[in-house]
Amino acid sequence: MSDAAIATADLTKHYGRVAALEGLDLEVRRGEIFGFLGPNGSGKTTTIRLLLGLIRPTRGSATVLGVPVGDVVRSHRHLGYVPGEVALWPQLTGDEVLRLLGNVGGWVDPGFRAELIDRFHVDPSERIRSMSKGNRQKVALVAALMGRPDVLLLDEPTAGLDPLMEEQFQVVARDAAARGQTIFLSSHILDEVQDLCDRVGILRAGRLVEVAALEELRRIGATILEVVFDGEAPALEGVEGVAGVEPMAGVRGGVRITVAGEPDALIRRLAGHRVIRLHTVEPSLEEIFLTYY
Ligand SMILES: Nc1ncnc2c1ncn2[C@@H]1O[C@H](COP(=O)(O)OP(=O)(O)OP(=O)(O)O)[C@@H](O)[C@H]1O
Repeated sequence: MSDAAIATADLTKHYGRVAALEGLDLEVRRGEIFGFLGPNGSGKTTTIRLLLGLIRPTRGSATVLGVPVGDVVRSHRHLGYVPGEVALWPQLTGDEVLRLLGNVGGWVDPGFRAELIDRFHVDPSERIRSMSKGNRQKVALVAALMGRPDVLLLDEPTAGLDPLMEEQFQVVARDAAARGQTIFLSSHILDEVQDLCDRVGILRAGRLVEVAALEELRRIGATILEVVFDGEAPALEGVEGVAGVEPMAGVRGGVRITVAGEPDALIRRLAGHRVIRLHTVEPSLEEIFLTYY
């Protein structure tokens, strides 16, 4: 029996010829916030559905706090879940949904539920049917969090949230982890998880290609800088951390610089020139893969 919050061994799911997930070996520690990153279709949702026991693996196994995920009656005593596509009863109000799910899920701390409703600005009297996508997602988040489950499986939990609510989510997630709860959250946006997660796993076409701690992630995390100089752009190739330089089309003195790791040496070099515009662009996951591999 594993002491990990989540442990998978050779976990694999094939749909016909499509390998949605291939040979996943992963251990998530108790109290950890683990980010599960990958582009669309890389197998994040498949992994979460396997952990929930909603689908059966083609091969391999997984446990939640030592309980095999196929034993759903026992495993779900420890689990909270927010799906990527929230489906709730449209005719019920937020409050009715939370009461119903509270009864199904077991123990709920009413004071904590009220705090969550407040934090996420949920209007409990509104019917689900008339709520926006983001507001429905917030109800699902409150429902998953209110019973303080040992392990939370969150599929792109902040996808529909505005920045303020995303911040609230981060506060609540950190509190939960500090209490010893484990959070497994999927995302296709590096930026969204890098401030929150202790470690991230990077999934590509069904395979885990990297598990990295935050410091390593900074090394992986490429930054793209668009700089416009007053006059000709200086030569920047060879400056420490600079992975690529290309001219910006149609902008005199403009270059697009890809920096892998710390931008310190580049900034020192830039300081010797007159810079009239500077803009940072967050790279996509694909761009990070390209820089890193
Ligand atoms: N029920 C299914 N039948 C057939 N193929 C499926 C099924 N579910 C998922 N797949 C395929 O498995 C692969 C992984 O899908 P999955 O939904 O796990 O990706 P994802 O990383 O969650 O993507 P997204 O970010 O778009 O939600 C995709 O190629 C998808 O088309």
